[in-house]
Amino acid sequence: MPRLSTTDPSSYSQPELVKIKHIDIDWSIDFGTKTISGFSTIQFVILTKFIEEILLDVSDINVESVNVINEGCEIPLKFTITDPVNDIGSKLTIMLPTKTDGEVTLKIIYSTSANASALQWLTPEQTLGKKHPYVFSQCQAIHARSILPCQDSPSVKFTYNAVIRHSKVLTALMSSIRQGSENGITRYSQTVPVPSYLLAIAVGDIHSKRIGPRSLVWAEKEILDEAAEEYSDTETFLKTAEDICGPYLWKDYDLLVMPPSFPFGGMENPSLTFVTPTTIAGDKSLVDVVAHEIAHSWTGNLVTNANFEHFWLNEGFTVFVEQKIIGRIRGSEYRDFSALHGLSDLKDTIKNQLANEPELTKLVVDLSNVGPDDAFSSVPYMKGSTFLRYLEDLFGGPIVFEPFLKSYLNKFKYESILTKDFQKYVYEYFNDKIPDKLEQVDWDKWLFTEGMPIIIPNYDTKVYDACKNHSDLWATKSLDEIKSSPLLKEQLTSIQKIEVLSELLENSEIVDLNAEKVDLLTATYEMSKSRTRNAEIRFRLMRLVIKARLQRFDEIFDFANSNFRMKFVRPIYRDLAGWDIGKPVAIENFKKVKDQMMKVCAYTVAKDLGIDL
Ligand SMILES: CC/C=C\C/C=C\C[C@@H](O)/C=C/C=C/C=C\[C@@H](O)CCCC(=O)O
Ligand SMILES: [Zn+2]
Repeated sequence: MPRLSTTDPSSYSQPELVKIKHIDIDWSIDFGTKTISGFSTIQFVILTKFIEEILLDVSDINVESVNVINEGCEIPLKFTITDPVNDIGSKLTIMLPTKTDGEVTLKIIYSTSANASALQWLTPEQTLGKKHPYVFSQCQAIHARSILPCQDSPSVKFTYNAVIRHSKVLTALMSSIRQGSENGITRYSQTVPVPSYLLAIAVGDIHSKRIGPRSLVWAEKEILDEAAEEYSDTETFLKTAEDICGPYLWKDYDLLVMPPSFPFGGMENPSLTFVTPTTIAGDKSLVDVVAHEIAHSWTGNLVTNANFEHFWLNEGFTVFVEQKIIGRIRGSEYRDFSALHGLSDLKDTIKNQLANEPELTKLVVDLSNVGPDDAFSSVPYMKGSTFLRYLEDLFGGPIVFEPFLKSYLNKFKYESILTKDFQKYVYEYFNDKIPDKLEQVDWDKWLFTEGMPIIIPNYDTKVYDACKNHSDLWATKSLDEIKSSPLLKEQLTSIQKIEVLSELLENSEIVDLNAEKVDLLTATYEMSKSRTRNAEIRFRLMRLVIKARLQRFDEIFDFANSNFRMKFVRPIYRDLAGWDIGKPVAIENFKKVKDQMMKVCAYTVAKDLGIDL
C-alpha cells in the first residue's frame, strides 16, 4: 500500500491543504436494512492559496450527491470514488466548480453499507433484553470513513451537531452533549473540536442510572444496577484525574456498558466512554479501565496523535496518567504494580503476537504499508508509559514532572501533534532547569529500538513480589510441596492472582503444566467459573489450560464465546492455532461465531488462525 498522504499514511485526505472545521450530521437509523442514511453539511477551511478539489475518505459508502452551498444555494458537484483498497477504503474526489480559497461548505447525501466496518448491528436475540435491536459504533482507528465521508485522520479536528432519527422506543446516544430527545429524534452537539475517530453512536433499549454529579451509567436494564455499583468510584477517578491533568473540559462523563461483542476494554468516546461488560467482576477489581478512559479526556482527546504512527502519544500518556490515578487513590506501590503487570503483558505481546513483526515493537512505527488495526498491540501502551516513567524518574520525580505534564496538556490541547512536538516541548520546558538530565535521554533508542524498553525503571516491587513468590512456587515445586507450602496461607487479591497467572504463562515452557496442577491452581485461588466472574483471571486460566494441552474445549469456548473482546479472544485463538489438536477445533468454533463478532475482531482472529475470513 503506498503512503497515502504526507500527513497521514492511513488517509487519502490532504489536511495540509484543507481541513474540516464543522459538520452538521442528519442520520436515520434503519435496523431493517442495517444502514444509516442521511446527509452531512461540512464546513472546510482552506489552508493554501486555493484548491480545485477536495479528497475525502470513504469505505463502503454509497454517495448519492455532493453539492456546494453558496449563499444559501446548492450547486451539484462532480465526484469520483476509487475502488476500495484493503483496510483503507476508497478516495472520494470532489471537483470544486472554481479555484477556491477561504472557506467552502459541502452537503453530501449518502448511506452506509450493511457491512460498514464501524458498526455492529445486533438482532433482539443478541441483546440481554431480547426485545429490541441494538447498533453501536467503534471508529478508532480508521472506521469513521465507513459511516460518513470525512477526513478520517486524527490530524483534523472539528465540532459537530447531530440529529439522529430512530425508533421512538429506543434510546440514541452519541459521544457529545445531548440537546434533547423527542418523538424518535435525538439531538447532540460537540463543541470541543474532535478527530473523526471519536465520533460514536449507540442506539438500543438503553437505560441510565446516576453514579456521580456529572456521570450516568447507561446499559441494558438487566445489568444497569450491577454496572452502577461496579463503576461507583467514577467521580473519585475524575477528581483525581483533574488534580493531575487540569480541569475536565467535556462537561459530562457518562459510561455506556456495551454488549459483550464490543471488541475493546473501553473506548474513550468523549463524554460517553464505551466500556466492555467484561470489566464487571463484582468486586471493582477491573475498573482501572475506567481510570484509563477518563485519563484519555486529556491525553488523546485533547492532545491527539496527528496520525496513528504516533499512537503512543495517546496511549502511553494515558497509561501513565491512569497509573498516577491508581497511585493517588491506592498508594504508589499499586501504581508500580500496575506498571510491572503492564510489562508482563508487553513481554507476552513481543514474544507471541509480534514475534514475526518486530518492527511493530518500536514506539513510533511506520504505517505506510500496514493498517492500524494490524499494527495494534500493547506496545504503545506499555513501552510508551515506561518511557514517560523513565523521564519522570530521571528529571526528578513527580514534583518536577507533573507540572510539566499539566503544562504540556495545556499547551497542546485541541491540537494534533507528532512525537517531535512532544520532544521539542520537553527541551523548551526543561532546558534551563535540568540540561544535564536532558542530555542523558537517548531519544532515538527509546523511539526506534525494537523489543522491550531499553531501561526498566526502578519500581517498588512490594505488591508484585508476593505474586512472583507464588508463581515461582507453582513453577518449580512438586504438587506435594505446593500443597504444604505456607505461602498458600497468604491471601492474594484478584489483581495479584492475575499477575500470578501472567507469570506462569510467561514461563509456561518450564512450568510442567498438567491437569492436576491446573486443577489445584484453580481451586487454590478460587478461579473456577463458579467462584469468579473476573474475566482477566478466566482469560489467563484458559490460556494455561491450552498451554497444558488439556482438551477442555467446552470450557475454553464457554469463555471465548462469552465476549469478543480482542484482548481475550485473540491470544486464545493464537494459542490454539499453535497446537495441532486445538487448531481445527478453534477454526470450527470461529466459523460458528464469527458473524457475532465485530468486523475488526473477526478479521484479526482469522489472521491469527491463518485462514481467510
Ligand atoms: C502502533 C499502533 C498503531 C495504530 C493502532 C491504532 C488503533 C488501532 C485500532 O485497532 C483501534 C484501537 C482501539 C482501542 C481502544 C481501546 C483500547 O485502549 C483497548 C485496549 C485493549 C483492551 O483493554 O481490550
Ligand atoms: Zn486507551
